[in-house]
Formats: sequence, structure tokens, C-alpha cells
Amino acid sequence: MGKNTKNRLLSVSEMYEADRLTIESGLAGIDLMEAAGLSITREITKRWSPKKTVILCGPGNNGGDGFVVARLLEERGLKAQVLLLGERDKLRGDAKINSDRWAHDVLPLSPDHLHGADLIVDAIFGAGLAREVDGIVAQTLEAAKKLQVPVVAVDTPSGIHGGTGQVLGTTLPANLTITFCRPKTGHYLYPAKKLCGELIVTDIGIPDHVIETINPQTEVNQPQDYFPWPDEETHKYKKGHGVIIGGQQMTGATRLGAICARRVGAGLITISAHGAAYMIYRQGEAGNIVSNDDLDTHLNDPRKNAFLIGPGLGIGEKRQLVVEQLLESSKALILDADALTMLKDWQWKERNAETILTPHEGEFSRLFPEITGSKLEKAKAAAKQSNCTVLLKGPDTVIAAPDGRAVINDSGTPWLATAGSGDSLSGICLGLFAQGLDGFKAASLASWLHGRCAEAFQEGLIAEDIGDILPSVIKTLKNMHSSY
Ligand SMILES: NC(=O)C1=CN([C@@H]2O[C@H](COP(=O)(O)OP(=O)(O)OC[C@H]3O[C@@H](n4cnc5c(N)ncnc54)[C@H](OP(=O)(O)O)[C@@H]3O)[C@@H](O)[C@H]2O)[C@@H](O)CC1
Ligand SMILES: [K+]
Repeated sequence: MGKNTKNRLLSVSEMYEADRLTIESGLAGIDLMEAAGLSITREITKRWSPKKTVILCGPGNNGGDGFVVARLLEERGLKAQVLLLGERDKLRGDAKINSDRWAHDVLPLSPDHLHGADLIVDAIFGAGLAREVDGIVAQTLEAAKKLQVPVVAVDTPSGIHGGTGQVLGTTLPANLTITFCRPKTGHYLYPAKKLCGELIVTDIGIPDHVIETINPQTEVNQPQDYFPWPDEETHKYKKGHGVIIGGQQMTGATRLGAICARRVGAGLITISAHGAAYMIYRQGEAGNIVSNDDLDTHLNDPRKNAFLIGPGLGIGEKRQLVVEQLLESSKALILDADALTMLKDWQWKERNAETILTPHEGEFSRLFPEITGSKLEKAKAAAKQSNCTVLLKGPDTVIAAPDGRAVINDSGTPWLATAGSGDSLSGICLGLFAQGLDGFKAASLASWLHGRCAEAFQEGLIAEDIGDILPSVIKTLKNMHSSY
């Protein structure tokens, strides 16, 4: 993780720490709140000219932001009505100051007071959401949902946990969410990601050095700089020799992986296969090396530097022994699909070479049944426990390293939910691994490229298209790579 903190994502406690350090360094909380309210007002007036904005305010500073918005909208000639949860005279601190600066009555937060709204500002709870939303808040959010008018969420839609992205009780999906300084991890995790609508991150004066001091360990996945561009004097052995343990029945899975591994730049890819499958692979793509040597021979070849097992593998005792033999080796290794299913009793501490695990949620919970929490928390805990890079798949794929770093991937489309898509992803990982990237970089870049392939292809994507479109996605990276 570089020094640049612009892609960092904050946990809720890191946000409070940023707030505290900023105030400690001399900036007043009331000024941060004013800046927050101003940026929200600007984003609203850029998009809409509401006749009546109803602002739902909570009892904390999220509500305080709402009072600032009410005042600034009014200053711009736009009508605003504040609905407040709790008693006005019980407000404290900056929220009280801004309530006092709002010269109008407030109404109690209730579904009965939403009428006439053509825009809703949701400032009930942000970072301070502490428990499930229920009672009058839940009823008001549900009623607001039915109005079908634009909703602007302050920091997060109320009811969404900023760290985990989970809904606590209920929430009000937003068209626009405005958050401050840096996004929170929850903004990039489902279901929050789709409930936030457009996400705007505004600068409210929290200095970069504060974020540098906090040094958050989670980022949005931006791995473009990791791409292993070949230099002019390279040759195929310098670009790595990956080995895929070929499935006996689902041979397509292995072939999809092999194509992607070669397309992303691996010098050579060998498919290791036996029996009838060996002949099938021999009749496949001309550029794949197909070998029926035993596993020891491959492992003893020092040029074969990265191995992938899992796609199309099937399960059974013999295969389990192969998985264990690979785990006992010192080769870089990716364990995917069926290989993960056979790992249950593996003693992780025995392995001391780069390893990537690529489970989806189901495989993850079979492999790490005792690990719970948000997707980010789970991936981080599993990476630490296993000493492997964990790539936990989904629309918000998380890649976590054993040392605590993590990225949340933001590329991709729902068209990736297709057979063979995961095999292509592990193939891209293998190709990058073979070229010498470490597990975290290989998994992060593979995930990003995989998602970009889907974005580039759009509708109708099937797994075969991923390898076909990969070169054009890599080409777009070339434009970003200054020294190539
Ligand atoms: N960080 C920054 O730099 C800046 C942050 N700013 C803003 O501050 C926001 C964070 O403010 P915050 O800490 O006051 O928390 P907030 O979200 O208002 O909620 C706390 C209140 O809600 C209550 N409550 C909680 N859950 C509840 C439930 N389910 N049902 C009912 N009640 C519940 C809770 O009650 P308690 O748990 O104490 O009983 C407490 O009263 C942040 O999101 C951003 O908008 C900006 O001003 C600019 C600078
Ligand atoms: K909110």
C-alpha cells in the first residue's frame, strides 16, 4: 500500500479518529459540519430545484449536517422542512448550534409529515448508527420509500452500517450519497453499494496527513501499476511457467484458465493431465503444453514457478493427495473451486510459500466455518489465519493479505455470473503469479482485469469472451503506464 492515501477506505472508528485528530490540530468541529452541509447543498442544487425539501434529522451530528443543509437551501430561496427525531432542546454540541441557527419550527419525525416533499434529505443516522433501526424511524423511512422522490443521503443512507455495508433493520435507498473525506468501507460492500446510489466524496478540510497518520489498511482496488510489462530483452522463461492441474471431466474449466494465464503474459502454461483427459487437452488450444508427467516431475522443475489447482477438478481421495502434495511444496499456488472443498483439515501453518485462495461465499463458509462478520472482516480474518492471500469473490470481491492489507474490487458487471468466469479469474491470477507478482498483487490485479473485461464486453458475456477481450483491456492499461 503506497503513501498516497486517496484510495483509502475508512472504518467507522477510523472516521471518528480522523475527526478527532483534525479538531485536535486546530480545525473546529462546527466548521467541518458547515463544510459538510455546504457540499451537500451544492450537490443538491447542481441536480435539482426542489419546491419542498423535507430533511429528516437524527439526534446526532448527522442530523446537525441536516440542519446546515436546511439553512443553506433556504438562503438559496429553496423551501425546507426539518423533521427531527427526538426533542430539539436535547440536541448537543455542533448539532445544537446548527439547530439554533435554523430559525424555523421543526416537526417530529413521522410518516405523517412527509407530504408535499419533492426531495428528501436523509440525515437521521450516519457513522453513529449503533443498533437496528425500528419504531417511528423505520416507519418514516418505509413511508419515504413509497413517495418515489429523489433521496439524498448524508454520509450513508440511515440504517446502513458504514463499516460493514449491512442494513440494520431497514433503510431508505438513496439516489445520491454524499460522504466526507474518504469513503467508508461499507460504501463499497453490498448491499450498501447499490443502496447508496451515486456516491460523492467531498473534502471538508480533513488534512491528508491525518489520513496518513491513521494509515487505514483498506483501499479501493486500483492495481493498474502492478502490471508486469515485459521489457524488450525478455524471453518466455523470464515470463514464468505456470502449471494447471487439469480436471478429468470438466476440461473446459482448465482450458479457460490456461488461455487467460497466457493472455495476461505468462511465458508458458502446462496442463498436467492423465488418461482420457490428456488426449482431450492435446486436441485443445495449440499454445498450451499438455503433459502426463507425474506431479513430482513438475514440482522438481525449477522453471515451473506457479501452480493452479481446482478448476474442473472434482473431489476424491486421489485428488486430495495432489492438493496436499502441492501445499507441501514451496511453489506459488492458487487453490480454487474443488481444491478448496478438499482443504478442510489442512494445517495452514505448515505452508510457507505464496498462496492464493479464491473462494466464493459458499466455499468460504465451508473452509472457515468459524469466521463470521462482514465480507471484509471475513476475508481479513481468513487471510491472517491461513497466512494466504484470500480473494473472496462476489460483486464486491475482497482481496486480503495476511499482513492486514485489503482491497475491495469495484470493477465488473453482473454478466460475470456465468459458468467458467471463476476459472478465467484463477487463470489470470496464475499468469500474473508466474510472472513474479506476489499473491496480493496478483489477486488484486486479476480481479480488476476480470471485472474490466466484463465492463468492456458488456451484454452477452460468456467465459470464453474474457480471454478474448483481455488484450484490449491490457491495452487500456498501457495508456496509464507512463514509462512503457
Ligand atoms: N466525521 C467527521 O469528520 C464529520 C462527521 N459529520 C457527521 O457526523 C456524523 C456522525 O455523527 P454522530 O457521531 O453524532 O452519529 P449519528 O450518525 O448522528 O448518530 C448518533 C445518534 O443516533 C442515535 N442512534 C444510533 N443508532 C440509533 C438507532 N438505531 N435508533 C435510534 N437512535 C440511534 C445515537 O443514540 P445513542 O446510541 O447515543 O443512544 C445518537 O444520538 C457523520 O455521519 C456525519 O454526517 C459531519 O458533521 C462533519 C464532520
Ligand atoms: K444518513
